Amino acid sequence: MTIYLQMLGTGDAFSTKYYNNNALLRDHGYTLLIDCGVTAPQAMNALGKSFREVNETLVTHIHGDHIGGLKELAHTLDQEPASKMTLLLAETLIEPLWQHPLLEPLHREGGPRSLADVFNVKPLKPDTPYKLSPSLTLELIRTPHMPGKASYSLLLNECIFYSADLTFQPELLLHLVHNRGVTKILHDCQLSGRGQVHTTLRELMSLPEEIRKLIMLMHYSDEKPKFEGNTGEMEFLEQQVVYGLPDCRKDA
Ligand SMILES: O=c1ccn([C@@H]2O[C@@H]3COP(=O)(O)O[C@H]3[C@H]2O)c(=O)[nH]1
Ligand SMILES: [Zn+2]
Ligand SMILES: [Zn+2]
Repeated sequence: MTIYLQMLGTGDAFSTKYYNNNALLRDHGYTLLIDCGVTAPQAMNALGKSFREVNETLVTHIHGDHIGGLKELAHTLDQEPASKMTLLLAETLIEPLWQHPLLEPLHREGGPRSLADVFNVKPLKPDTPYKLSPSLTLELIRTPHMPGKASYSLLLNECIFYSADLTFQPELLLHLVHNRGVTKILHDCQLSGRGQVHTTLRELMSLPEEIRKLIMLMHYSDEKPKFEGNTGEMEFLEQQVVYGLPDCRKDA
């Protein structure tokens, strides 16, 4: 069964043209929001959507362009009694998320004392598949981004790799394709400059053709138009466009 991906945004943290790199994944009546950055409320609005349509929200790591919209999301749902959003995230992210300054407005006097008071928190273990809906499974893979900061990329339906922001990991990509059956790679991409915390286009271009042709680029800067046609086999993912993704689970 096909699942559907719609990026709310495909921009990096500093983009003024593209919303934050957050996504909606749909399987029939179920909708997963992958990351909820500062621009997520505005991006949902641009699509004529409401957070009420989202069943669960997953957080890959604690940066403003991935979590900065959670306060507004919680606030939207707060209007309706007994409708806490389910938050899926690695156990290691729970406390850092609650302590993040962007969530501080939720720490009201006499108000919630933990993330679990605001969200229905579901801790996920890395390297463990979870079935989220009839045609959607998800596994967290811890990947390097910034030193000392836990960050988790996603393996969807056993064959789609969705990168959280990560530094260049050629061995991981080869392993995923050769040993885990990955057939599509949605990868963050820093178009120019040195990649200190992200993977650069130059690095992705150095991968073998068999890997490059599986890659679609996301989390890019406003310079993107200049790079169109100069990314080899790798296409840019476009925000707001709906993409059908394969379901290659063995039991699908
Ligand atoms: O000059 C700089 C470089 C980076 N940063 C932060 O580092 C983060 C790296 O991951 P990200 O792309 O999700 O978001 C970025 C920003 O939050 C910054 O604030 N100023
Ligand atoms: Zn980011
Ligand atoms: Zn980041």
